[in-house]
Amino acid sequence: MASADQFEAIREQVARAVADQLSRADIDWSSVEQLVDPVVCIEAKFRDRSREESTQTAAGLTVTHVVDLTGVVTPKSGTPFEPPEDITTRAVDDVAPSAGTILPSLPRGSHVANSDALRSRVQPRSGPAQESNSEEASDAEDEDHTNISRKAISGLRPSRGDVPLVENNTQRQMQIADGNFPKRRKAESVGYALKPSTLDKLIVGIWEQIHGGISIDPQGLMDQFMAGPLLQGAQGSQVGMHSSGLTQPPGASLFQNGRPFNDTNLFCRKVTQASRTCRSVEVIVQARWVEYFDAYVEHLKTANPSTSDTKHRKAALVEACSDFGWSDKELRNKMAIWRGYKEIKDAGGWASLVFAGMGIYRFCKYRIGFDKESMQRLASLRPALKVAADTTHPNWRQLLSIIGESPERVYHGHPHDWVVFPDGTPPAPLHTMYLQWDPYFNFRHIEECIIDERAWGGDDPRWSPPTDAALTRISPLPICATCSQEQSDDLKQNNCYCFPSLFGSASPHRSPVQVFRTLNGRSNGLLALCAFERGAAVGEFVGVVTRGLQDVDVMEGANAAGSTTYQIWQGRQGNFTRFVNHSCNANAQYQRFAWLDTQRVVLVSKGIEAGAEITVDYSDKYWRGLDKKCLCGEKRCRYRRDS
Ligand SMILES: C[S@@+](CC[C@H](N)C(=O)[O-])C[C@H]1O[C@@H](n2cnc3c(N)ncnc32)[C@H](O)[C@@H]1O
Repeated sequence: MASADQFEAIREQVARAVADQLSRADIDWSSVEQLVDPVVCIEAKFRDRSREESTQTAAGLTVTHVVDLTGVVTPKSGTPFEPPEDITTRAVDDVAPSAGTILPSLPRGSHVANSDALRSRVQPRSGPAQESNSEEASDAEDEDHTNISRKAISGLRPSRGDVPLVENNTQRQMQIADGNFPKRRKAESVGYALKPSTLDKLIVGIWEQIHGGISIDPQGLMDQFMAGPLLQGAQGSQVGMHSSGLTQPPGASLFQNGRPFNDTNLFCRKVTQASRTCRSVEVIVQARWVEYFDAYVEHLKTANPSTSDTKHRKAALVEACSDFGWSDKELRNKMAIWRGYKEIKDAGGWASLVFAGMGIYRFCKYRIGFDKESMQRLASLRPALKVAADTTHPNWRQLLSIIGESPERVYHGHPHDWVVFPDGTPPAPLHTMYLQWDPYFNFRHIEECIIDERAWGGDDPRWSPPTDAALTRISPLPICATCSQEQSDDLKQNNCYCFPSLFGSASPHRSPVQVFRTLNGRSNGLLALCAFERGAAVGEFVGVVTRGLQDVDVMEGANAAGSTTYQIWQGRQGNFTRFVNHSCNANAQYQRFAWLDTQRVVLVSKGIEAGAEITVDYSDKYWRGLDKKCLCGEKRCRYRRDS
């Protein structure tokens, strides 16, 4: 007769297998579209067929598995369903990249994978609750996480209406189709080839956490508990909060100067951040504990080699149970999950654990997609994760002190000062990759265009004076030419959300992209770490706004009125858009967009999957002026120039 533990293990495994199969199966769920909140409930009973007369199920051996189909049956519109393809890359010699960037002139004038929606539960018919509070909380948070992963990166959304496209009218510029986006095509994964397995969802979650608003800062955690009262009332008295937390909201009159509300926001934010940091500490300690457990078993073996391994493990478990104050079953259950944390750490490094977010508990509980291939993909991302974590969250490694790991940062500077390699080779400093063509090469990362004062004095040539119609309007605010809403840098007044990740809303997060080394001779390129919905901005094309440059790659532009032409040069200063390569089947394009009467150029997604290289079509004119072969690898490549 199997023991209760063995029954438990079987229950878990069957539930995992069901969830795994459902996430992989190609099921047409459209026939259940009429259900408002569709779930599929699968029950497995274990019986003894030799005793058919008995309809009794073996005690405790029932697995109930509830799968939420909401996101599967009613996918978000505009989200691509196609899984990314694998792309085989050709090894050819590296091509020297252009000194700057060749870009167009301005005219003068969801993947929703079925597995996303799986919210599985193993429901034992009896027995105590098994999760600690924090892990139960993780379950709840994980449902949030599951929902979040159905969307693209937060803050990214399709633009409203038809934003005018940058057109081509000079030599060496990109091809931009007239009208709106061309028909959606299957996205390609050239970089890390993330597939829609559940572990890949975890990986995308890690990138989202790194590039999102969280702050993993041990100092902030300490400050939170040492600082004492955080809120002072409008009249200097304490309002809404004791040193130990928030009390009932104060009366409406106390909100008059706005402070209590803002202070409460900050307080709540700090506690949320602190709690998130605690969760990271929890998982890294638990992963490290598993290592200690294994080492202790090894020690017992060495000390007493004649005793069986099973007995050594049992002895270690008994000791641990007594120290934790848990039953053998509780500890085994937790250990199974914590072992998952350790496996993720072994593959993706400590950064992958720290930034995995609350959802990691569920991933490790059901281990969906924990196959060798997925783990290898995570392992190949390890250096890239380190670069992103070190450069975006300089203090994150201090958390590792608690487990005796070095708190020293490995990668300093700007995230795009490093070039990562999809095969896991250690990252290289960006400038070193260009020294062979330019021994003095350096590149400064800037967030906004810089106006070349020698060329323009104090004026911004991208600006157009308001039209007569604008001057007679009641509202003093500029109106967006795309959505006809008022634009303002004052977030309370702004109503234009065409590109909210760039203009008019509070989204200071870095775009989840990384400079990577292409494997087929195009030097460096730009990788999407998360999906970008069709129509979402990846970033603004920024560089030095100048004029009169020749024989270097520039974006030529004109203000909306067409009265002034200028060039944007990214040769020495710019942002990640400088590394966008050409493809004859591009997944992004440049669009003109006027913000506060100033012309901007925005790199806009045509539907980019996580793990795909971001590309634009440089245009016929660009290739006509260039003595190079196109290495985009597309079947219908127009500039392969095989002869
Ligand atoms: C804007 S830069 C792009 C970033 C560049 N790959 C780098 O590493 O700096 C443009 C240059 O990249 C290279 N390039 C971009 N797309 C290419 C393609 N499809 N085939 C061959 N070379 C390409 C060419 O050298 C081109 O002049």
